[in-house]
Amino acid sequence: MIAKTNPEQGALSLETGEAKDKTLPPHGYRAKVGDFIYKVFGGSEMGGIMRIAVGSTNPTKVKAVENVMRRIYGDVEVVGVEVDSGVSDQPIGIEEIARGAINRAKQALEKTGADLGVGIEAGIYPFPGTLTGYLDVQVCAIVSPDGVITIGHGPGFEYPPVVIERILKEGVEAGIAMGELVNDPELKRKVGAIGVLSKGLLTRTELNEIAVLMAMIPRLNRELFFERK
Ligand SMILES: O=P(O)(O)OP(=O)(O)OP(=O)(O)OC[C@H]1O[C@@H](n2cnc3c(O)ncnc32)[C@H](O)[C@@H]1O
Ligand SMILES: [Mg+2]
Repeated sequence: MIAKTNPEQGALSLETGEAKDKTLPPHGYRAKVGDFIYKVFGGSEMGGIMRIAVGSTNPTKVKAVENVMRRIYGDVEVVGVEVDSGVSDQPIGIEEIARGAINRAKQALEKTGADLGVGIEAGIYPFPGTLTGYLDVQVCAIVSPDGVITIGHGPGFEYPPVVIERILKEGVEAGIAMGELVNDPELKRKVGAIGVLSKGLLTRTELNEIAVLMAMIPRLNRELFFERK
């Protein structure tokens, strides 16, 4: 789970919430990390705050992007835009999920001319040894105007067998099937299926936050990924 930080305290924190490094001057550190990324991935060339577009209006995705990006870049402007994922409502298989995430990220960027486009797509994919044969995963793709795409995904978890059966036999979306199970059609836009299944220990926003942070890894380590000699 991504530790929550006070945005005022800034940015890319190496803290876990428990082991908070109080020796770092928060603002100085944010400035340092922020400047570094700013130069590399360019917030706005003109100065200004980083503008980030998310290819979804699902609040669990938009909020997750905002929470992570604020910790990395400081002030950010995050907007959710409706896009066509180009994949089915219930993606099955890692390839389809990844395609959806990339499509969403590219369209979000194209539609808005933002500094970064972010796509999050979730779905199930076959996983050996599981009770149902599948894990659910949130995949995040981030695209910058230079065309670079970075990808990461969140933790995997199992849906109850009845949900997997409905997906496979009836083509029902997992989020919808879970919503029906607990009588909340809006479930997937709130704590989500994972909120229910984890007994409130993890929300879908937090799940998405992890995926977003993982997709930022190459961008946080430019010298290791993009400047190899
Ligand atoms: O409006 P969009 O952006 O489409 O949001 P969505 O909730 O429909 O989300 P996706 O299309 O990315 O993915 C749908 C799949 O997400 C998975 N999913 C739904 N609710 C979830 C939850 O609470 N936690 C994790 N995964 C979930 C499940 O596999 C769904 O079929
Ligand atoms: Mg969807």
